[in-house]
Amino acid sequence: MQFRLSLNISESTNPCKSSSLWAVTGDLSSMDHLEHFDDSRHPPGFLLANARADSTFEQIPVIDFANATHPDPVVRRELANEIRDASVNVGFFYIRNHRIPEHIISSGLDAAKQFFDLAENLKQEVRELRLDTAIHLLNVNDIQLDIHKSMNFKGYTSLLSENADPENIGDLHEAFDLGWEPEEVSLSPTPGLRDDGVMTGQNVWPEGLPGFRSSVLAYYHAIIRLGQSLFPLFALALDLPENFFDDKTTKPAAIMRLLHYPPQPTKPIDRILGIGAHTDYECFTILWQDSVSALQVMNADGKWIDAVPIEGTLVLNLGDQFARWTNDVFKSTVHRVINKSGLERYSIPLFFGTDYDVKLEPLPSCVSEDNPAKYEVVTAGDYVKSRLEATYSHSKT
Ligand SMILES: O=C(O)CCC(=O)C(=O)O
Ligand SMILES: [Fe+2]
Repeated sequence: MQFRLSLNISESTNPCKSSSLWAVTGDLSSMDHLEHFDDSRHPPGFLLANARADSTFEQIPVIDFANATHPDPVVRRELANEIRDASVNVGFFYIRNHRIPEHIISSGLDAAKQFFDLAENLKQEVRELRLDTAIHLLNVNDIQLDIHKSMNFKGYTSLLSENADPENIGDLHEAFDLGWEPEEVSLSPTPGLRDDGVMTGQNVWPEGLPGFRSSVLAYYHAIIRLGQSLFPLFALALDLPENFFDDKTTKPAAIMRLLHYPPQPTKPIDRILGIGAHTDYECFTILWQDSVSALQVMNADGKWIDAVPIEGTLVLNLGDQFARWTNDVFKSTVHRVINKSGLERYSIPLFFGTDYDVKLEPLPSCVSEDNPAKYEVVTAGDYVKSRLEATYSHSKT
């Protein structure tokens, strides 16, 4: 559908400050054709004034994204306001009407289940060990896909070989991690590896699983497209021009994980959870979770709030890159997984950051004399790499 829509600039409420809105031309399915107009809604310091001090949320909001690419900028801004509220107060929200086709999700999930069945021999070895001592015996991990053998954290992580919370012993999940590569399997591996600085490296793929790579990449790219469409909304939510992140997200710096959580043993073992309490490292995470409720989010009172699965939704949470951009105005909320259901649980998070060479610098609207910059400036790549190294260091042989 072709259209052109212009915005009446006189709706600006603050002539002193130049922020931006956009007029849209072209195809509704894409945000590529946004044109720049001047507009401003909020006075300087607005974001700081709204910084979360003590967020004791009891529920995670559900936000409807049906209007995510609506031609009317006022409608997009309304959605951005909801995103701002959730980002400042909770750090988590559900995405309704995400438009990822069901068959892409289900074939991605089927591929994950097939893969984790393949790794059954390895898991058996880990399971036969006492879980609390298994951590010392992780050299059973001797397979080509082992994430520890990858230069850049791609491949398989067995039970207990990751440890998100340094206070814990290891995490009771297994995972398969991949990063960006073209969706067309015929174009992969890329002719000449994409330069991702310290994070440069190739995916590793299991053999003997026909269709695995294409199903996983189809889901990966569907979520990448969704993630790219969210950056303009986050920019609006931050009172920035809608295209603020465009030149910072030119080559999706996005790691995706297929995750499998076996049930927590009936006799709980101290310091072994599905995934220990942690924050994510990138700008935001888009998570698909199955119907097994196990994800919990911590509010400011230290109370764990269940992120119960809601059919047809994805969960989005902010990560530490956004916390750094916003000097903690958008907080990256602590979360964990405990699978007490007695059932197997599967989930697929995709961690979406800026390009790895982009510096994580606090936005001027989030820094003041009373609220100076809290974090040293680092590039996204150095930051993500150092966090991943810490996560896997305890099981490196
Ligand atoms: O599996 C989940 O629900 C959450 C996973 C998670 O928090 C992570 O991988 O960072
Ligand atoms: Fe997480």
